[in-house]
Amino acid sequence: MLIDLENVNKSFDKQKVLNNINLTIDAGQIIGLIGPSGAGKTTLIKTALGMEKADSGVTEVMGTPMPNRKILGKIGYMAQSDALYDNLTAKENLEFFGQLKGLKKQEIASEITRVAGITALTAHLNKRVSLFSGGMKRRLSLALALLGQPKLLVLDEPTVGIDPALRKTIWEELKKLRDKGCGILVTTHVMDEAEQVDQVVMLMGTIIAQDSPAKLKEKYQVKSIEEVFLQAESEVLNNENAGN
Ligand SMILES: Nc1ncnc2c1ncn2[C@@H]1O[C@H](COP(=O)(O)OP(=O)(O)OP(=O)(O)O)[C@@H](O)[C@H]1O
Repeated sequence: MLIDLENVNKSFDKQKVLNNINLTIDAGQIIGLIGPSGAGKTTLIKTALGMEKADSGVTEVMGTPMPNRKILGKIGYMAQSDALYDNLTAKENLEFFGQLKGLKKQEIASEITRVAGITALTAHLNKRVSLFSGGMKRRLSLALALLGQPKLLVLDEPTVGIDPALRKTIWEELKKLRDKGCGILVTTHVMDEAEQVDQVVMLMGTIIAQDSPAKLKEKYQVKSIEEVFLQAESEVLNNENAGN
């Protein structure tokens, strides 16, 4: 098991953000986390990785309770905000990160070629990040997460600000990595992307629905994940209004 969350609860002050979350991520699986803004997606990711401390419950990655620095080094994590060195070039950012990850010099060179290809940054490697557009920064953040071929990828909105054509290439790559045994947890607002995952997890503080896109559509008798989402969301809101 790559990620194991059991009965995880997390509040900020008096606001309960994660309510009894149970979720596992295995090798060879893409899990898509969707939910309205403020649903707790980023908090779930950060809690799973030990960047936020759960109030209660089990948070393990690769069988190890988090936080754990060594395990963090084995994860390809892409945060929602880009953590890049603006004064360095893209290549220098990648080299620095590769060293942090403990990759060998030769390996770093070949990995940079590989991840720059996937994220269409090959022609921009020697450009300073301060000159990058928002979308290019997202792509570089993704390239950093892919460096060293980690067994677990955790990607928080990886395709925001990325053109449709490249978005498609990136999803093809994620599927290839999945087929090679990588486990991927990805958040998205794009329903078309949610159609492509192995399991959709709909979050609204609690997990309100979880299954393959096909099974969810069958269960809700609709044609798209977007409709599943709208129905599941309105059921929750109706229940809340009814005081349940
Ligand atoms: N460090 C924090 N301190 C206080 N409140 C926080 C903190 N981090 C998140 N929250 C609150 O927790 C709730 C969930 O936030 P979170 O970022 O996890 O949502 P999200 O589903 O990722 O949203 P989005 O789709 O907009 O990124 C929000 O109400 C947010 O204001």
